[in-house]
Amino acid sequence: MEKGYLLLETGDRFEGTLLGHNSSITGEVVFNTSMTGYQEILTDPSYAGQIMTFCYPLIGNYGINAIDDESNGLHMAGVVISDLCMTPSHYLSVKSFAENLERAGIPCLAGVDTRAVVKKIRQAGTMKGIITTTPDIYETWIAQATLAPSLVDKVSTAQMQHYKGNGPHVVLMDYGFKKSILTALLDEGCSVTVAPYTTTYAELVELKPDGIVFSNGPGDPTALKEWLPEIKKMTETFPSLGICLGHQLIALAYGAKTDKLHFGHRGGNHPVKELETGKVWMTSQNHSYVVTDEGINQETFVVSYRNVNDQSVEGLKHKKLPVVTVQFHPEAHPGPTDTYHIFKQFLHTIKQSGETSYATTY
Ligand SMILES: NC(=O)CC[C@H](N)C(=O)O
Repeated sequence: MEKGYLLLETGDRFEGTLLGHNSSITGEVVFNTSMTGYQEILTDPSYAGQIMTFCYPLIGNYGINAIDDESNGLHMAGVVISDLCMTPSHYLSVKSFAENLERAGIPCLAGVDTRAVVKKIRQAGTMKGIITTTPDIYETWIAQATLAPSLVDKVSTAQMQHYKGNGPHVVLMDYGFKKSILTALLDEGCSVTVAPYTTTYAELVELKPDGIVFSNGPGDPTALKEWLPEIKKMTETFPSLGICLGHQLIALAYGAKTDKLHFGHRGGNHPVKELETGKVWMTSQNHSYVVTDEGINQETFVVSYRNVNDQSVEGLKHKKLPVVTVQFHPEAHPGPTDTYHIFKQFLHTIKQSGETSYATTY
């Protein structure tokens, strides 16, 4: 273990102990306020390219288990934490947080005053940062540092994957899906085909889906603009559910705009109001970008959910087609499962749409 530093674009420097990897890495510095669920956060592909600052001060105390990974790897650029527990205690734990990062070659800066990092990001907004052992590289780093607008290509499946069930056939368009979305669909009895994000409308039709789920994923949704016409045709033909990046892509496909939030929503207790019922749901969130009100075509979509804290758009419902989208994560993991019924409603919509040809091909 050696001394390491988090340097921010603003010139701020935070010192800690570096574990896992000792060459310098650059990423977009974000923070998550969840008190538990660090394993699910580490393995959520939407964090690809980001440096995650955990707000909750004690990380690693219940170890890493064999069931809670949200994907096959760790995709974030680096991790910043306060108090790292090296001696986890839980009957399901198979390795420690530190071992997990070391195996994945992801740097972890521990012993950092994460409250100070979070305050800085809240004031100045999400920004680039570097985890390094040599803080004097700041000037050269800042002159060269760039971030990829999207890493969907790195986290989407290369091949179709098929999962058999007895219910409707749902295609999960994979922009970096969380395993819990797939699990929710399988638990509802669906046959699921996980499809690469490059799947065209024509290829999708060949799969004879009963419905489509557009997944979460990393980066700026506008980086995928070449796929928007395909996405629009898909949603015009099949019942569709968009989750997080999937929500943003569907909105963009219908001419809406996205903007970047000052410091994003990441955590397990984001209140969201369902406008039709007035109910407030507690949601799990992880996003930087947001669909703006101005670009939404009021004749086509209604805003179905709004964030209670900042009033931002949290969901859309097409006025004529069975297309619903949510900015938050109904699959939870980590965070509350309070909005899981969105999957059940989607299945209900599919069944009602009359397009069903269950247990057809897969
Ligand atoms: N979890 C997600 O799908 C994130 C969507 C998008 N990358 C954002 O940051 O807004």
